[in-house]
Amino acid sequence: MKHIDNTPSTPGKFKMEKSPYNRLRLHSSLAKLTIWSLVFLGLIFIFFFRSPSSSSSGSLTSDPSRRSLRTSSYGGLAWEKRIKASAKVRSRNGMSVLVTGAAGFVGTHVSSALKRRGDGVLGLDNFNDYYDQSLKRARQALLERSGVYIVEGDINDVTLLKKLFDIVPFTHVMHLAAQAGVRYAMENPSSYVHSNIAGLVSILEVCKSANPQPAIVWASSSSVYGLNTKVPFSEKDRTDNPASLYAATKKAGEEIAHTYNHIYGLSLTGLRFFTVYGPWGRPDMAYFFFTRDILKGKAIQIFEAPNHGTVARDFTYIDDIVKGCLGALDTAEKSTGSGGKKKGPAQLRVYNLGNTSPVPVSDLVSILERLLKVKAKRTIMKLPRNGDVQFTHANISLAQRELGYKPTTDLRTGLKKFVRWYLSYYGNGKKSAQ
Ligand SMILES: O=C(O)[C@H]1O[C@H](OP(=O)(O)OP(=O)(O)OC[C@H]2O[C@@H](n3ccc(=O)[nH]c3=O)[C@H](O)[C@@H]2O)[C@H](O)[C@@H](O)[C@H]1O
Repeated sequence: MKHIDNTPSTPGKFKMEKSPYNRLRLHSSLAKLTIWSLVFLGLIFIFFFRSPSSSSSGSLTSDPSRRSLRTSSYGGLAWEKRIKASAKVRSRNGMSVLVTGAAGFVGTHVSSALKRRGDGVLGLDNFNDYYDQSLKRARQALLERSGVYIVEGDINDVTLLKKLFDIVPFTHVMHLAAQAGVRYAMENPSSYVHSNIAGLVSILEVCKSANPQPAIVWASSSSVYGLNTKVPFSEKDRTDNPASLYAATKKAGEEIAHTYNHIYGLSLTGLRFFTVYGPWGRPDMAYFFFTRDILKGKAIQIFEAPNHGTVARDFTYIDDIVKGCLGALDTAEKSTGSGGKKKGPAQLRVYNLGNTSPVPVSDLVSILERLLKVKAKRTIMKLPRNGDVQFTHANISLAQRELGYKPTTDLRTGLKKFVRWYLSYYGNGKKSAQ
C-alpha cells in the first residue's frame, strides 16, 4: 500500500493532495468529520429541545400526561408592563385578581365580568389541547380586546407564579384552571392529578408565601356529591362517595384547601359548579357536542339509568355562575397569614352554585331540536360506569344567603343563547365544532 502512496501518477506532477487515493482519504476524513459534526450538532439540538426553557420550571415538559408541550417563555420589561396594565385596578375599592384558566369557559366569562366593573385582571392559562385550542385562542382574543392579558404558562410552574406575584400584589386569586370532564378521567388519569391536585398545591404554596396573601376562590364541583341519593345536595351532606377520579380530585382539593386554611391562614372559598353551560362553552360537554352532532345528522347517545331511570342534571347558565363567582370574591375576607405564617383564623367556605331545577337529558335534547329545527337521531344507552352519576340537584340556600346568589336563567332561555352563539361562531353549522 505504501508504494502506491508514494508513486506519483504523473512524474513531476506529484502532489500528495491530488493523488486520487489521498483525495479519497481526504474525502473520507471529511465525510467522517461531517458525520461526527452532524452527530454532535444533533445531540446539542436534542439537548436544547428536550430540556425546559431557562424561564420555566420544566414540570410541564417532564409530565407525559400533559398535552401542551410548549414551554412558556416569559420575562422582560415589555412583558411586565403588559402584566401591570392588565392587572391595574380602575375602580374605587376594586381588586386585582389573578384568574387561572382564563382561556377556559368559566375563566373567560369571569375575567371579562371583572374587567368590565373596573377590577384588575391578569389571566394565566397553559392552552392545553384537551379540546379545540382554536376556541381557547378565540376566547383569548376576546379578552385581549377588553384589556385582559393572559400569560401563557402552567399552574405547576412555581417560578412563573412567584414572578407574577413579584410583579403584582394580587388581592385575590380566582383559581379555575383544572382538568375538567368526568369521563375523560378513565383515559388520562394523571392529567387530573397534575392539574387538580399538584396544580392546586402549587397555587396555594405560592399564595401562602405571598405578601400580602391573597384570598382564593376556586372551582370545586357538583361531582363531589358522587353517588349520594338524598336530594337536593346540600353543603352539609357527606362527600365521600365519588364516582369518578375527577370527583375524587375535586374532593381532595377541598381537603387540601382545609389544610392551607388551617396551617397558613389562607382565606379559601370552594365553589361547587353544577354542569355549567352557555356561549363559548366546552366542546367536551354533552349540550355542546349534541348540538354539533344534531346539526351534522349524526346519532347522539342519551344515557339512561337501570329500569329506564331518568338521567338528569341541574344545568346552570354561565351568567348565573359568573354572578356567584363575583359574589364569592366580593365577600371573601382577607387571608390572615404573612411571611408564610398564620396570624389568626381565616375564612374557609364551600358553596353550591346550581340552578335548583334538574332537567332530564332527553328534555335537553328536545329543547335543542326545537332551537336547531332539526330532529336528533337518538340512541338510548345504558348509563356507562365511567364516572357519570344519575342526577344532580343543588340546594343553593347557603349561596343565596351569603353570596346573594340567585340564578335567573332556565335551560330553554340559556340554550337559546348558546345556540345563537354556536351558529354565529361556527357559521350556521356549515363549519362545525371539532
Ligand atoms: O357539575 C360538574 O361538576 C361537572 O359538570 C359537567 O359534567 P356532566 O354533568 O357529566 O356534564 P356532561 O358531560 O355535559 O353531561 C351532561 C349529561 O349528559 C349525559 N350524557 C353525556 C354524554 C353522552 O354522550 N350522553 C349523555 O346522555 C350525562 O350522563 C349527563 O347526565 C362537566 O363536564 C364537569 O367538568 C363538571 O364540571
